[in-house]
Amino acid sequence: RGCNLTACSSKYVLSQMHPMWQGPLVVPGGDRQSPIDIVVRKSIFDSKLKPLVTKYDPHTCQQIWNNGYSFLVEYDDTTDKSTLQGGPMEDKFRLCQFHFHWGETNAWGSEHTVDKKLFPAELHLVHWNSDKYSLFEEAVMEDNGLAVIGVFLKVGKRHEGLQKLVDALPAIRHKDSVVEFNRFDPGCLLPTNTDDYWTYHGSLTTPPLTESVTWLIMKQHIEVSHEQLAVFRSLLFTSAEEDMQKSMVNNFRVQQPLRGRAVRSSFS
Ligand SMILES: CCCCCCc1ccc(S(N)(=O)=O)cc1
Ligand SMILES: [Zn+2]
Repeated sequence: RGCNLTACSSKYVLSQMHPMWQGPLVVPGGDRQSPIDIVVRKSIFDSKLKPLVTKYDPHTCQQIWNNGYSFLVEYDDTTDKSTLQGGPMEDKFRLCQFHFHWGETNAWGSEHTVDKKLFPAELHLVHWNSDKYSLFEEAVMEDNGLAVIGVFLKVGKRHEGLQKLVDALPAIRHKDSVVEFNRFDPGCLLPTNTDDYWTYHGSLTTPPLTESVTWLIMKQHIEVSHEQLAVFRSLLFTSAEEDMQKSMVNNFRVQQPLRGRAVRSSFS
């Protein structure tokens, strides 16, 4: 159980950054698509934005698997054991999974950008509104259904907490491979400062691209080593049966129009 990152296969279109998600450039009626560029000087400080409160129970960690688009760590979301509240949200949200997006080089890979600055990778911690809905699959269709924390990764010192994850990746090299994974605290992947963030109303960045996400983009990044990122790139988009092995890189979507949306900041 737990939710997963599914998506219809989309043509792999080469472009200057080979982003994975060409997909429909504009979703019919889509005026709150993600990701976006965060223009810092246009973001609006909102003093009513509260600090984020995350309570993650490492024992609710279930499995890590390669779904052919990213690798994701899934959590048991049948109870309110690992939750997110505070921030702009009125309700309590349950963690169901986290995953990453990254590039083939350290020059790009993130989905969101800050004043057009690209990061080599971006972590997404996916939560759904358990006060209002009873299943992730239900919440994913509602405009206040999901809350995703985005954390930028920069290349620098090795991230000790991430290493347990990195060590499990060779076992899930191919699409649809799964390995049991327990006792992982996703809190160790958050930056030390989670009080400073930008927030806006957006969408999933992979199909079904539903406009159900309150995005919470951390201002502070985390550091991982070049070697740790290289292991991400050793994953494959393809399953063991396929003869053409394609390395899992550039699994990010192109940036989407802001369409007049406000991006608020919790800090001035
Ligand atoms: C009913 C099945 C829907 C599965 C959609 C799973 C999904 C979760 C998070 C993200 S992301 N990259 O916006 O965090 C994309 C897709
Ligand atoms: Zn994502």
